[in-house]
Amino acid sequence: MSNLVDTSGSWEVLKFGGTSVSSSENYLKCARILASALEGSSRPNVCCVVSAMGGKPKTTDLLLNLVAFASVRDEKGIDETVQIVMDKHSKCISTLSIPESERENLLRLITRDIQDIKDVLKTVSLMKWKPSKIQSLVSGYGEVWSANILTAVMKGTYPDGHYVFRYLDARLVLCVDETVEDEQTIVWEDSSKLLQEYSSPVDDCQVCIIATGFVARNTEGVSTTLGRDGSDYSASIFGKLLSASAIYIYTDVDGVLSADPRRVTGAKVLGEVSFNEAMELAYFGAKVIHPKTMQPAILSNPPIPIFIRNTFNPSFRGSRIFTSSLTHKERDRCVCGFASIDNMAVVNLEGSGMVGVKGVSRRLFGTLEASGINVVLIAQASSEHSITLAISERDADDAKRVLHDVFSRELKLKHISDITIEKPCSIIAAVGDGMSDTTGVAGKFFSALGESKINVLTIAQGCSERNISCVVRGAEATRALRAVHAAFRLSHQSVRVGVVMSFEDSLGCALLELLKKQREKIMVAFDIDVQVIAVANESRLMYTDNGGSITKGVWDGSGGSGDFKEDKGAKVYKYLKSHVLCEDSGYNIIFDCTADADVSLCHPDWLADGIHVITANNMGLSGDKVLRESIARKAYGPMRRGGRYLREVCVGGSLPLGMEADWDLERILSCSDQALGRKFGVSEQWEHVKDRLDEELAARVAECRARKRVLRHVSTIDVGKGTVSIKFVEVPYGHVFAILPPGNACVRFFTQTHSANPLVVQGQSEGLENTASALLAECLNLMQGGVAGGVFGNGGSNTKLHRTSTSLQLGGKINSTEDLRIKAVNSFGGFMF
Ligand SMILES: Nc1ncnc2c1ncn2[C@@H]1O[C@H](COP(=O)(O)OP(=O)(O)O)[C@@H](O)[C@H]1O
Ligand SMILES: N[C@@H](CC(=O)OP(=O)(O)O)C(=O)O
Repeated sequence: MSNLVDTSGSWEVLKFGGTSVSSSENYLKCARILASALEGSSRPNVCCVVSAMGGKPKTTDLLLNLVAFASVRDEKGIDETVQIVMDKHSKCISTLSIPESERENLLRLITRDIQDIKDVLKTVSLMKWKPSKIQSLVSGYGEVWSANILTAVMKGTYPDGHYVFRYLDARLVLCVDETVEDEQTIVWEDSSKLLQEYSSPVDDCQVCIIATGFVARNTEGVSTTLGRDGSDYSASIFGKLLSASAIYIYTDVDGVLSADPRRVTGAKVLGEVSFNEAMELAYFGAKVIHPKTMQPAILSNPPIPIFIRNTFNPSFRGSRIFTSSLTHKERDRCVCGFASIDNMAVVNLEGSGMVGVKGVSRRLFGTLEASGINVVLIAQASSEHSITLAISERDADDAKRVLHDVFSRELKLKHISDITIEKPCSIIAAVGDGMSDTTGVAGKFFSALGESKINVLTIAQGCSERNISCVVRGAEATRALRAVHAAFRLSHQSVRVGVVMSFEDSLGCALLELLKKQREKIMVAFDIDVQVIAVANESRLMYTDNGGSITKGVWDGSGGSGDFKEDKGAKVYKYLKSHVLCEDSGYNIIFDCTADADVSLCHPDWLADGIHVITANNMGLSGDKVLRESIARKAYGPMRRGGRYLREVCVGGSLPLGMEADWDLERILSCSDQALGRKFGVSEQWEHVKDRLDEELAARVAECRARKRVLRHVSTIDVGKGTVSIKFVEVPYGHVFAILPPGNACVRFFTQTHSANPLVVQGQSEGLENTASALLAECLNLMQGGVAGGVFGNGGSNTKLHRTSTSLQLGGKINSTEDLRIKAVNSFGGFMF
């Protein structure tokens, strides 16, 4: 369709949303932007579309509330709301730098309109009913006042003869056909004719129309609106009518962002977005632009680019929404952003009697349509055993009622086992033109949700493959958005960290220093921001609201600065959880740097809340069996949603290796429990057997020495047989286990290619820095999804060895029974040393 108004000179359209016109200063900012558009090099004519005053509360919401109060005859509600509307506008007008007479005119206009509104409300009160036509009429007044205010500001500020400012009530020109229920079509020809009068050129002057957004007239000449947030749509309708060269939507953010910035910190401005991407993002809840806005711009010949810019940062280029191909080829990522629709409900129809039965879908959708219930998302299992729909939460009760009625027979006969409704839910959508040419997008999307322990209720993918969407529980929506956003590397993944210290603080402080030193590097290399939120020992707790790094000096008060404050009310590590835990964060982690049995008692509780526990404290797995079992029950498992329990530091130290084992660790641990207990006298009897064992051990060490051998503690894992043994082994002088330096550990791998001469990995496994870096390695591995499933995730170090080895042996030096005890305890912890 060709463009409609014959205009001499080019046109640009600017739209200021409610966020841009929320105060007198903001109207001035808009006026400056409008003036600089008029002063642009092509000296364009400008059509400026204005929304109602925003801020809290939004004018449009207040006006709709008035109708709602009237329909329940709430006089007090009406009076209070009228007062708020009046105060909001008069406060703004009284501080505008415009002539007094203009100020009076504006106040007179608003007072008169409010009187008209009150008259209309009387009818609503009498009828106790709020017809949609009356809601449209009343809710549109905000735009009328706002456009009048901006016209007054422009006329007052730029009075010279270069410009002609024309206020335009869009209800006089924008004509929509509403004869089909719930459908509006723009009547282009009529609107075009009506607009001529306002767009007509004036010699030597640029024309600036200041028009009301949101409002229009129907074919009967009655006031209507283009729907909530419809001013964007008004702007692009004007753009098409005027054959504008560009449409600029001014709002309070820097452009279209990769996600709602209020929910995903780190959301990025998208420089280029295609019309289709913008439509999908908007449809799935990206409030920055109304989904219909793109339509008139696409239909124009040539298509009109839409720019999203920030009223409060006008020099920033913002986002350009335009035709597709150019944009996504230049972008290196297939997904451009994520959006969500909240307050949804999921309706699920399930039953074996539905399989192959014709007409179920027709009756289902027909019934919902007849009840005016809009279906936003549909998923059907290919077995036809179940159909799942997403609808608005406010329609959920009606849907349940009408569906029970229409399928009452099938329910009685158990052909449909149940019609269930889950609410509140949110739809999470990934959008991007490049998705159709890229494999693995869905895999990455759903793994990210899985990693963040988000239960996906249903899935849908449009045939355009520009969108993958799924439904999650409402409470998990923000966490879901953050998880997928980070997974596609549109922002970094944040991890909230708490650190529990022992009283001497040594390992804890080494970890804090390391986290501070490495934070920037980790961010660059892995897109992970490790934010320390809280640090505690048994008598002190320090925390920060923002997350950052803390030095040893800040922690122990010896010097340095930072955002950390002391939580005076809660001084012990037990309260750490309340600071660390954040439902919306995908990763909440507590590092236990103590060797304290009391701290290990907190592990099950932390795990149950989904906090990942990375522990250098092996008391949890080596001490009381009840505690160990409780940890196993609460930690993440195939059927459990708890946090991961990462304790490799207790067993592998900082050796650069990790293992993935298929064995049932729980079973191994519970078998070895008694055997090892008997053998090494661990647990309660330790003190009783210590002296005897000391003597026995000293004798054995001496015997070995006489035979020119040394005694070593060796754990052997036979991968082929699936067995584990932990015993003393005599090795000759010169054996790799014999010459192990203090604080080192050694692993020998026997594989097919290393059967005679095993592959040997040896190195420092103790020391504060090493242990701290092993703790951090566990964290990074967890964040990158490298943790093996199972009751006790086994991640940590850098290299992963799958089942390449047929057996491996780990040797450790024994100097005293204390060493023995530690090694034995470690054997319990992870069956390695
Ligand atoms: N993907 C997104 N990109 C940019 N903003 C978004 C996105 N999703 C949601 N928003 C929100 O949209 C808001 C702007 O829309 P809105 O409040 O309707 O503005 P206006 O009043 O200017 O029309 C922003 O403040 C932002 O919080
Ligand atoms: N004022 C109307 C129309 C609109 O588009 O407003 P905004 O530009 O502030 O989203 C509304 O609140 O629905």
